[in-house]
Amino acid sequence: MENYILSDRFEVLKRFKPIPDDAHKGIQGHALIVGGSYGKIGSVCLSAKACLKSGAGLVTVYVPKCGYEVVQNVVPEVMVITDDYADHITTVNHKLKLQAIGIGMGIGQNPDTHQAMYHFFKMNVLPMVIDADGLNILAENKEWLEMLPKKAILTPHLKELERLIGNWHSDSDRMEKVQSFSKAFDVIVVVKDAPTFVVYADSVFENTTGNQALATAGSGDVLTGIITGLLAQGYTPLDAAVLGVYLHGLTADLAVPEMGHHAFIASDIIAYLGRAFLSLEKKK
Ligand SMILES: NC(=O)C1=CN([C@@H]2O[C@H](COP(=O)(O)OP(=O)(O)OC[C@H]3O[C@@H](n4cnc5c(N)ncnc54)[C@H](O)[C@@H]3O)[C@@H](O)[C@H]2O)[C@@H](O)CC1
Ligand SMILES: Nc1ncnc2c1ncn2[C@@H]1O[C@H](COP(=O)(O)OP(=O)(O)O)[C@@H](O)[C@H]1O
Ligand SMILES: [Mg+2]
Repeated sequence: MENYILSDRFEVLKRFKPIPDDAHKGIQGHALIVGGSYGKIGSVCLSAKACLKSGAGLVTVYVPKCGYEVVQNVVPEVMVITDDYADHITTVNHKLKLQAIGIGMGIGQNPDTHQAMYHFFKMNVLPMVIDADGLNILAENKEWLEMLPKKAILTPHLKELERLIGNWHSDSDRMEKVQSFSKAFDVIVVVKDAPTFVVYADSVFENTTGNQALATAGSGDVLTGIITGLLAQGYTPLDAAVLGVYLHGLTADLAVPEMGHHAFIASDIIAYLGRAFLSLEKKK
């Protein structure tokens, strides 16, 4: 492999930036989290909270109307914009000045949502993370991949990856296919597995944190929020992906000695984010 890098503490510290003393929310970046549909508003709450807890200054959430009160109640720190429709997203309409967007978790597969995603991909040049049903919609409409901004970050689990690139017959075949896909569309692919790989063209970063406690609903939604929060703060897409994946896994490594594998849930990833960031700031 041309450029294989192990994402360990040393590698991640080269990319990590502490928040400066004179920071204010206006320079910590404004992120938009777009997703949710009836019954899956929780995915957006998890992403939005993780985005804030990763240091973003402002977070706005775009959800169908049914999500309004849920999000306001669960995450009072975020602002909420709603679609005209009650149970799914039909347009992504806003006038915000943003630094990053995370899109797709819980968004569903309604044909109206497909159209909303088409227009979104056509118009947007901001740094973005695309996850879950956002990826499934792209997989159903592969010609839309051409419209993605350079270095958009795609975060598929293995099933979503298969929908995007087809199946593979070995790990090395999978990696070759992911690298070709990354080069063809100039995107960063976070292959979510155990371990997770961040792939950009010839560069492959193998993550060194995380464990089976992360095998729990919403774990990926939280990762999307973390990476979006880092993007909003001005990290390059590749640094945001590498650092985000490392911190996400680190939360589980820090939590397991205290709570074991079974009881750890996606909200605990968010709860342990502070300790994960702190451990990077400590001199070792
Ligand atoms: N609280 C919520 O609102 C939640 C909403 N979610 C949303 O629900 C929607 C459906 O997502 P799902 O991921 O469940 O559905 P998918 O159909 O994309 O994935 C589920 C399938 O993929 C397989 N799979 C997952 N990870 C795999 C891996 N590493 N290796 C091999 N196979 C793997 C599973 O076994 C299962 O068959 C998404 O929009 C997602 O964001 C989920 O994130 C769960 C929590
Ligand atoms: N056994 C495991 N070891 C390490 N990481 C894991 C393990 N199982 C799951 N994960 C991580 O948890 C996350 C699951 O993401 P995803 O399947 O999208 O969850 P969801 O859609 O429910 O939010 C990924 O980051 C994946 O790498
Ligand atoms: Mg997911």
